[in-house]
Amino acid sequence: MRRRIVAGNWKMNGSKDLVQQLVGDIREQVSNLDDLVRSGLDVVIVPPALYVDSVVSLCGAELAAGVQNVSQWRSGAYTGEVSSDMARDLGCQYALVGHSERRQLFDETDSVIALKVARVIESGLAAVLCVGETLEEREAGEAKRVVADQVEKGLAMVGADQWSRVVVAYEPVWAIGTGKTATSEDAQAMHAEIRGVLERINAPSENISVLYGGSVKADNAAALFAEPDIDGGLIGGASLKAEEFVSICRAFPAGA
Ligand SMILES: O=C[C@H](O)COP(=O)(O)O
Repeated sequence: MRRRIVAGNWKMNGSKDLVQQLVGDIREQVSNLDDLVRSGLDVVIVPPALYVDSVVSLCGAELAAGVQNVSQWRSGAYTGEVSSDMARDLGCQYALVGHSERRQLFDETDSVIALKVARVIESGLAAVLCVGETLEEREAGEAKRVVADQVEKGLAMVGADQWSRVVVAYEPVWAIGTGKTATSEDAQAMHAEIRGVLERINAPSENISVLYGGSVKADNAAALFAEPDIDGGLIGGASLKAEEFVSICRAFPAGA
């Protein structure tokens, strides 16, 4: 059975005070979701790298932590970079790779992203490969091709025995931080497509969690999570409010 995952990507937001307050509140509220967590829900906090250590120390057994980005190199003279081994050393279990903000603002290419996925897996973390089309690509009827290409190229270096450390997050770029969410039907169609690509590249597609991201909120999460191929969410803005974030965690269909 696939794991369900709700990950809160704080992006470049936060402070020491916010870490204490927000992680404390989320942890307290998530401890009431015992049944969900026991049935295979990972609630993941993904703060800026400077706060990972403090976040991990506050996570307890209820929460996991991740990093927003790692270097494609193992170690060495790469000023300003953070390695996947360091993330692992601090207690992270997840690393985002290829978020659209990294692709667009920091020129990350599919080949760099593939190297990062390989590094993350090698360090023993789960790589959350982020993929998604821009509005222009969607309007040009290119969405499926673009996303399939990103999935295939981003996962090109994953070994046959490493698929348990792969998660894919579909985040249409036009839905990120805009308040526009893909309809649950459109998101489901793309997730099914992604599962098809995973099959084509000989990945155990039925075991790989595929998350949706892009303006997920407490009031639209239930419709998204009710779809058969949507295994959870990568949450941006709404992950900075404990109550809203935990409501999203609660939005899986009962008994699923
Ligand atoms: O990583 C999270 C996504 O970029 C979604 O962000 P958002 O929920 O603020 O739209």
